[in-house]
Amino acid sequence: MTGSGESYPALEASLLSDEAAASARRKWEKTYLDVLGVCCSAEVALVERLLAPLDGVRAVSVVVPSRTVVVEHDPSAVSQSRIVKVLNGAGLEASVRAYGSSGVIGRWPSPYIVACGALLLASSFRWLLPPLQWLALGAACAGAPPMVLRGFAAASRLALDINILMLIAVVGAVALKDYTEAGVIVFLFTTAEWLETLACTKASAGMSSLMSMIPPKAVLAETGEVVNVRDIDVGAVIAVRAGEMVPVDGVVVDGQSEVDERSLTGESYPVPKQPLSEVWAGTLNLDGYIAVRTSALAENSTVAKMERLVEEAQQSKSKTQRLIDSCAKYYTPAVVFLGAGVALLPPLVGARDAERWFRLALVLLVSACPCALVLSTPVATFCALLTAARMGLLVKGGDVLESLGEIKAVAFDKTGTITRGEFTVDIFDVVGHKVQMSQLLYWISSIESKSSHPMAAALVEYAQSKSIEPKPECVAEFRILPGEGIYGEIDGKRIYVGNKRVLARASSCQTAVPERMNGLKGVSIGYVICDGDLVGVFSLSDDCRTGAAEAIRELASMGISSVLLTGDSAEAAVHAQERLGGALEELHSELFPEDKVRLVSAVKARVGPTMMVGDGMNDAPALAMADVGVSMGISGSAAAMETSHATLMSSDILRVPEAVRLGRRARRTIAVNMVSSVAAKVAVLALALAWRPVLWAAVLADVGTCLLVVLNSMLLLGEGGGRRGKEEACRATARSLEMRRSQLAAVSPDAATKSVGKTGGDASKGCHCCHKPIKSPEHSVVINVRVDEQREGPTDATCTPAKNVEVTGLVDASVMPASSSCVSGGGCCSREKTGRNM
Ligand SMILES: Nc1ncnc2c1ncn2[C@@H]1O[C@H](COP(=O)(O)OP(=O)(O)OP(=O)(O)O)[C@@H](O)[C@H]1O
Ligand SMILES: [Mg+2]
Ligand SMILES: [Zn+2]
Repeated sequence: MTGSGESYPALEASLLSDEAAASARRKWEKTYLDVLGVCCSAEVALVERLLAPLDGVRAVSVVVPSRTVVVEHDPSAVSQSRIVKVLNGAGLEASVRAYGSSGVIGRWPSPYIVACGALLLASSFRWLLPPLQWLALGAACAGAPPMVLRGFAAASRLALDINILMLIAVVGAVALKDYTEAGVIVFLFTTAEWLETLACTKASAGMSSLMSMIPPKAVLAETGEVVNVRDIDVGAVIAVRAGEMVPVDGVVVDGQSEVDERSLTGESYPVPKQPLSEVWAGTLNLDGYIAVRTSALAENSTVAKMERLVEEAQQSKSKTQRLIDSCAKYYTPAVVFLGAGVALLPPLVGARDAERWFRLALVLLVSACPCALVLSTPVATFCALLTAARMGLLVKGGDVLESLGEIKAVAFDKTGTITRGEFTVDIFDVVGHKVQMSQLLYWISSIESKSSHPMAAALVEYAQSKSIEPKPECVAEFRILPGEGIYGEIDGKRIYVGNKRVLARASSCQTAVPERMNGLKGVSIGYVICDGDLVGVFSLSDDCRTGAAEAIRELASMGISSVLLTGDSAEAAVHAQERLGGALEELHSELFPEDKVRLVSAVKARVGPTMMVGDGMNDAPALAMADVGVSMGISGSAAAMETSHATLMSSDILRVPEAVRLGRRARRTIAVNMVSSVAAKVAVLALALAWRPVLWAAVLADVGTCLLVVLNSMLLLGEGGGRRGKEEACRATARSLEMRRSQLAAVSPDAATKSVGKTGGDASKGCHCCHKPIKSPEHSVVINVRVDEQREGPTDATCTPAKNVEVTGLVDASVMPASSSCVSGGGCCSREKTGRNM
């Protein structure tokens, strides 16, 4: 603006900059309103049209199923009460939701409904006193005002909504002098709306429990000053006492505690935290004081992103919903014309029973209301999304949810997904006499501390355990070689760390790999090359996650096949398969990121809709390729989280089959909703044609199916965590105990048994709820792997053809990536096959 200032008259320029400054000065706040008058998607546009033009309103979003309107506004320009007033002016029954309250709990019927019901009841005594029949007309009038208000608001923007259709029916009934029917229609309609609102309470409660997790205030550790969380900068240190929620994402800098991360991961067990541990906003600090250095602004915290996703997911319409919407657009006007035709044409051509035709037209009009059909998808989707969020699965939209239910195959990444991604260094050897151990460890740990690969953490830790501190600032150049390893320059040396591909690429002369590195089972072997010479080798091992075998078996029982895609060696893949008891159907190893993409699309073509579960940077393209890409863990790679369609906040892999089951349930619920809402209309029309048109039955069918659709969708809220049987709960306990022990063991080995004993009973004595011994299935495995021996080549380090490992059947040759199947006749060298130029 400053550059073009001269071309504007001075006054205008200053006005403009004032305006810009004003908008920058504005403090945006979000207000959540319960708006009971939002019943169909039809009202969404109305709400937006009412609020958007107000000065100081930045964004409006409407969440139909929970009847929530979220307004982002500047309270100094437009107050909450002003917004409420505007909405109520259109009869939308809005009120501000108090912070942390759960919405519309325990709401009584409105005075309109009560008056309507009482008058209708009194009018039923007209057989005693005939003038009482006029009370039915009074009942219709008493109950109608909210309908009239909303009907007018809709009509003024030329929309035909349910309120208008119902009013036509009421007026029609009055015209036929059938006052009781008019009263009954109003009473049924308003009561059903009220019941629907009550039913939605649970959904709103779930939604606000998701949104009110972050405390509004935080305490600065240094000064003890209480500040608004919105005003906390990145890098500030805040104090979180026992029993308090963590207000912002960050890293612990002082103190020790246990934190319940249930709100994010869906799993309720204490996670130990000490300096350098990450903590997340919305999690509960159970017992101890911690000081946290914030790593994000409050609005960018993980839980805030989660909240935004659920809100957005509501607005991004799913496939089925779009179909319904586009139909409804033609369907409603078509039926209005049809209704007019039915009412007018027969009398015109001389049919005798004009009143019957008029009634039939009214029945047709009322039945034309597609509101149950329109509600069938969004309410079910919303409930399923909420359930998913509560179990720690963040689904980015209704589309994804529907695809989840269609999954036929799941591709798992190995490191960090099937396995824990917590490597331990088993062997670390210096090769040759060029460098000393301490020198080598210093180089490697410095370079690796720039990498986020799970192996890097293990190597850095190993160096630290030998009292060597990494100095990442001394690394001059750093590069990640996807699927191979890393490259870095330190002290003027050019150093490669990685698998045998790196060895093939970087070493100039063939140095013999130490004897003891050959024939190691189930480990990943790494090489260190300094200026073309092999100077170090190491081996790393990683354990399978608890529940991995169970999850894969559960998927199999649902008719879903699982395959493994890994960038790691074939030996490591086979080892994982052994640990899983041969549960995987196919193994593919030594893959580059692009190979994973190709394999996912091949599985898609061969088996059907495919899910990819992964955590690493090398998984991101494959996650995007899959029908549903699921990234694992809050601490997984950011790239994976970005490109995935869903994120599993916890590391509990058993949530994968649970998610598929939820997707299937959601699909079934939507189908039932749609069929029943159409069937009800068909039944009423058939009744009208075959017997006689009963107006109140048509209204009952309409509002009744609306209510039914809502209630049926609500059943999805009970899915997931809540419906676990005792055995399942037991397994979950065992699982969390074991997870906890491994976390503790990482901190201090003897703390592990002590602390687990404190909260859950000693693991060695068995699960505290059923006293059965705890065992993880992976540790008692049946080995059932067929390795294609003929394809195995010679195994010296510089020429190591990959074994083509097949577990069930052979994969189509076109599917196998060239780099991973090195069919050896003996003269094959991995260098020829994989030595790519960067
Ligand atoms: N930072 C690193 N340090 C040492 N070796 C590495 C590093 N990054 C990658 N590698 C080597 O490259 C191989 C392939 O890495 P990549 O990230 O593609 O797969 P991965 O994460 O190990 O396995 P998965 O695909 O199952 O997650 C690893 O198995 C490892 O041998
Ligand atoms: Mg990985
Ligand atoms: Zn309806």
